[in-house]
Amino acid sequence: MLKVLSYIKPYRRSALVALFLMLAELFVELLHPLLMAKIINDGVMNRDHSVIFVWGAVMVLLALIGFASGIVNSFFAAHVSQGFGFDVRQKLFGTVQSFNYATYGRFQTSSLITRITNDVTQVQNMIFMGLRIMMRAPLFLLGGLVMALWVDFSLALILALIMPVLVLFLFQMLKKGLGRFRTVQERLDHTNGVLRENLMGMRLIKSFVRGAHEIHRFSKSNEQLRDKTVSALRLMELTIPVVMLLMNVSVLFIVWLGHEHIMASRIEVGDVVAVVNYATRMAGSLTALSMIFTTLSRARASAERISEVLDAEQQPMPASGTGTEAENTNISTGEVVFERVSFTYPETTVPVLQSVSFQAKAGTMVAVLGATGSGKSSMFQLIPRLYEPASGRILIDGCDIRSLEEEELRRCIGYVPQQAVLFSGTIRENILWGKEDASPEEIVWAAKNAQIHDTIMKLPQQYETVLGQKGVNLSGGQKQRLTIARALIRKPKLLLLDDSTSALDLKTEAALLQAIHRLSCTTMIITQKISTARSADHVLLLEEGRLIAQGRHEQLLSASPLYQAISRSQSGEEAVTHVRTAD
Ligand SMILES: Nc1ncnc2c1ncn2[C@@H]1O[C@H](COP(=O)(O)OP(=O)(O)OP(=O)(O)O)[C@@H](O)[C@H]1O
Repeated sequence: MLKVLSYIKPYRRSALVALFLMLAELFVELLHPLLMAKIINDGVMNRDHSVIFVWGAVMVLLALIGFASGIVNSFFAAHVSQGFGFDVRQKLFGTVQSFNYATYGRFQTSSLITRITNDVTQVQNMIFMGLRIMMRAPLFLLGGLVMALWVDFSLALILALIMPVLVLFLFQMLKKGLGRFRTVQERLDHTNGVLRENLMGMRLIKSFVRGAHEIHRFSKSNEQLRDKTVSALRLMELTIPVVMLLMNVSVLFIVWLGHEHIMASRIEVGDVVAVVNYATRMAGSLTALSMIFTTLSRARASAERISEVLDAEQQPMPASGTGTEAENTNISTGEVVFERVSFTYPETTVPVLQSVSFQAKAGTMVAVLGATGSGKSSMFQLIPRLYEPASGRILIDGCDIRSLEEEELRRCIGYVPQQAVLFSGTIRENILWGKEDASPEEIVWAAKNAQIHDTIMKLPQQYETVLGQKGVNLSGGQKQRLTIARALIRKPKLLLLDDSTSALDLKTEAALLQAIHRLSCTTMIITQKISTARSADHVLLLEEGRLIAQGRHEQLLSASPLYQAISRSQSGEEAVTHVRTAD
């Protein structure tokens, strides 16, 4: 909690002003019963109108000061809490951006969204409340008790006895509430997760007519969220009636004892009224305190979840190069060498790649084939260091990638992931995403090479066409080519295409591969198509994480039974027979 609250530092002046104004309000509140006692004892009982008017005017003036202090306090409290929320959200977002893949995998996406939004709001609310009333309630309890004891010790003793019991009770409730509110936030994560999946898969849900199933799934999660929230709030709400009951019994005792004292002329009426007044105001403060404790419980649970993200330990990355080393390293050809690389995903035990060695020579195209789950995408993810190999080395242009500055390494790579990810905005903006300062000519150049320029020009708004969420208004093949254009505009030395041409027809794919060939960057392409492998300079064949064959298409066709089987399944026996005869 303290760590999260340290983000209040830049606003400490405003926070201090808010606290000072809160103290002014408190001071006015504490004086009121005293003034009332004076008016009753000296004014009402003695029928002295001047006392009533003078002290009545003082009471009104103080009330106005309290009122003004309250309003200005709200302004400052809002400034501090909103500023705090803004900064923490920024910090969390930046931290998530800096996560490596392994750390990112530890948090669910929906949970990260809840933490950055709802959890921050909970702490933000607590800060606002803190500066408005959180301090005032306990301070009034203390101040009110001291003042009541000063007015009449024997009457206020009842309050002094009951107060510690109530405060202890409230602390117990705070402790219990913490666990329950943590569960509420976890249920919120889950509901957000279901919602997110549902909205993202809307087309699939409609085409599979799974709407009813999804509504049921959402309402189950929603019900759990409601039940857990109700259970947490019920616990906290139980506190108010208990507090009020005990306080009202105390007030009755004070009234009864006060009556006895008045009859025995040991006390004046005004003093009894003042102690009763302090008692009822303290009851109000205790009610506020139990509400504060609800906010505090919730905020503490949220602050812990925020800290988990801020403190998330990044998986140790083997030494990255310093800036100077990176400057010395000149990645010019994008040649890739894998030397006995093995890899296992963090928090799993089954190796995904086992002792993979190959060379993707500078300026050549290497096709990677293998059954689904054989480790092709995992292999690609090791190159920009999204994950680290368990053993072995990966070299680019002869340099171990661990000795390169991460950004430097990634800047020379054009990575097109399996799933085309587009952002809301125009086509132009999406291509520019690959290189912010690219000129209009460069945009057209990239689009032409990615074989998407003609398609774009046929659209009414051409490059200014606004894409729907995740590019819904484009076909699968168009999306793929747009993501390729985004990678090409960087003029990468090494282009990694993870099954990014799967939705293209053979003619378009051939034109794309030819264009890429002309760019003379090193290209690695994951593909399921033998036709693509045929046009590559080198083919890698993976099976269950092992590189079982490599060479030119013709070599694999004659030497690898698996490659032959893939080829047969795509083009019939003839191709195999043809090569065997030629051999
Ligand atoms: N983030 C992850 N955490 C743990 N295991 C993973 C993760 N991603 C993939 N795997 C596992 O690693 C193995 C290789 O997956 P990978 O995605 O590299 O295969 P692939 O050959 O690219 O498959 P496809 O052609 O279907 O994309 C699979 O068994 C998969 O279950």
